[in-house]
Amino acid sequence: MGIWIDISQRLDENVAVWPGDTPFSYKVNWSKVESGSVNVGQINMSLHTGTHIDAPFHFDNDGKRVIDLDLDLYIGNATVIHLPNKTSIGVNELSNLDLQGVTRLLIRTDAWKNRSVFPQTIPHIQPELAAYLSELGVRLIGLDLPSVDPLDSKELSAHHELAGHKIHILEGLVLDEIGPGNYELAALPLPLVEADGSPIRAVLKKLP
Ligand SMILES: N[C@@H](CC(=O)c1ccccc1NC=O)C(=O)O
Ligand SMILES: [Zn+2]
Ligand SMILES: [Zn+2]
Repeated sequence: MGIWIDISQRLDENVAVWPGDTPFSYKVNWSKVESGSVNVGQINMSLHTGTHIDAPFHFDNDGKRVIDLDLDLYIGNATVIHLPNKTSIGVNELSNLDLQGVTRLLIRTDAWKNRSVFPQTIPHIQPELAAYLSELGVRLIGLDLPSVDPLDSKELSAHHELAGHKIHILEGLVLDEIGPGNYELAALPLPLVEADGSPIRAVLKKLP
């Protein structure tokens, strides 16, 4: 029997945030002394911090919110592939891999080395990859990066093309120790009704 491997970033004040975005904070807002019985904490964070999902509303005002997302996307078999040293990821980079029937595809790029600092540049997903992945049956793509688009992109072409092909997005995974292969994935968003994204606790278990 396999064990669950945590592929989530830890959430504390060292977690990197998008430049200019809300820093992560946790505090005991009502202490045991004050309340007489319990510590009651409070967190303040951007929903695009650490390991998280994007809801389509993040980049489309008419897009689905977190509560509308199908939970099936985030639990089930996933395939991990390793694509280090790429400037971008497109059909060419995947053409020698057999991905037929893969529903959830996790890409380990190793490009975000120091996770307490936001990266300067990242390999991005070429928008054309969306159509190719959807033909294969992919419904969820996950990366060890803070975005699927170039960090300075305002158009967010990869986000839009993926959404247009019904492929959902998981960002900020920690795949440093994960070899290529087939796994069971659980990475559920919180039941945030209006939100554009959600932190997740993502875990993998190797399939035999
Ligand atoms: N699209 C990014 C997030 C993003 O663009 C962003 C996140 C927080 C604060 C500002 C952002 N973009 C600003 O141009 C993502 O994929 O999560
Ligand atoms: Zn995001
Ligand atoms: Zn995103």
